Amino acid sequence: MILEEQLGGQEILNAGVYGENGQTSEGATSARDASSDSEALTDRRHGIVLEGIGLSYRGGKVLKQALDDINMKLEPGELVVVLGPSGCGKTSLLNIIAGYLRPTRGMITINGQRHTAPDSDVGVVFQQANLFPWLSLARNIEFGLRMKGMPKARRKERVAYFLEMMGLTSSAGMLPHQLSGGMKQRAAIARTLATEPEIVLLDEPFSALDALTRENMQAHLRQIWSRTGKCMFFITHDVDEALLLASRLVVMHPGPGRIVEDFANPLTTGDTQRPFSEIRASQEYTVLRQFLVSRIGGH
Ligand SMILES: Nc1ncnc2c1ncn2[C@@H]1O[C@H](COP(=O)(O)OP(=O)(O)OP(=O)(O)O)[C@@H](O)[C@H]1O
Repeated sequence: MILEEQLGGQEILNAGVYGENGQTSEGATSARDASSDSEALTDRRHGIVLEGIGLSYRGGKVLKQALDDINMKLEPGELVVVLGPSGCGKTSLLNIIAGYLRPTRGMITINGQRHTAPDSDVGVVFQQANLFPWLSLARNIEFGLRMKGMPKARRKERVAYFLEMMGLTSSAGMLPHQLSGGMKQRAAIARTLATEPEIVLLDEPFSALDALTRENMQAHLRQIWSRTGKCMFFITHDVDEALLLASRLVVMHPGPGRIVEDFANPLTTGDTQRPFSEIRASQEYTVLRQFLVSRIGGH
């Protein structure tokens, strides 16, 4: 039975599917037809467009193909969650979007400009917060703004704004070692958002946190996302985290890394602030969870 039927005919998969061999995969029904998908994808004027991205790593004389023909468009206001088994190329793809790695094939554009190296259009949040240990929390958030040459008064204003957004105002003067894991990660997200990137890449940002802090951080991230309207590209191994947060779900398979599912998350469509408890209690959650688990495992 295809996923659409499992969910009672609801129109669920409408973000455009760029699956294996360009086909929609079993269970994926795109609301757009193939031609409008490809037109949207080749409109490079807005958003982040990845076209034909391939990557091979060289190990001595051997080339290992890590990514093959990745095509996707990332738009403002999307929270794209990428799932897939270990080694399917999630981090490689993130590193390419960050500009840390040059793809072997294909290209990325951001609002029509070729993107080939790290720049302020792209912010990255890692698993570990990597704050400067000698700087206070506020100074850590301010750091990137100083580097950009922003005048002091504006820096102060912006830091205060993001401290408030993250619920960190009362901890502004503390050093990283005085903060909990969740506070450090909130500071890292604030530091990234403060520089106003077009896209924020998050590589398993909550995987080092305990379960309760992790759930708090998920709720926090969702609020920040809807408040800032940023495009976020979020990697996780956690299917539940993906289902609660994503506006769009992407599944990758290895050998070589490629996208096999790419669809709007029906659990959050129309209500991005739907309570987690309500999402978890819905029948669609169970069905979609099973579907994702089978798609991640079935390669
Ligand atoms: N620097 C490198 N040199 C050679 N091969 C690499 C390198 N980095 C990654 N690879 C290979 O590329 C493939 C994709 O790796 P990548 O880390 O992007 O996958 P991933 O999906 O992020 O994995 P995980 O979920 O375990 O973090 C893997 O087969 C990996 O072994």
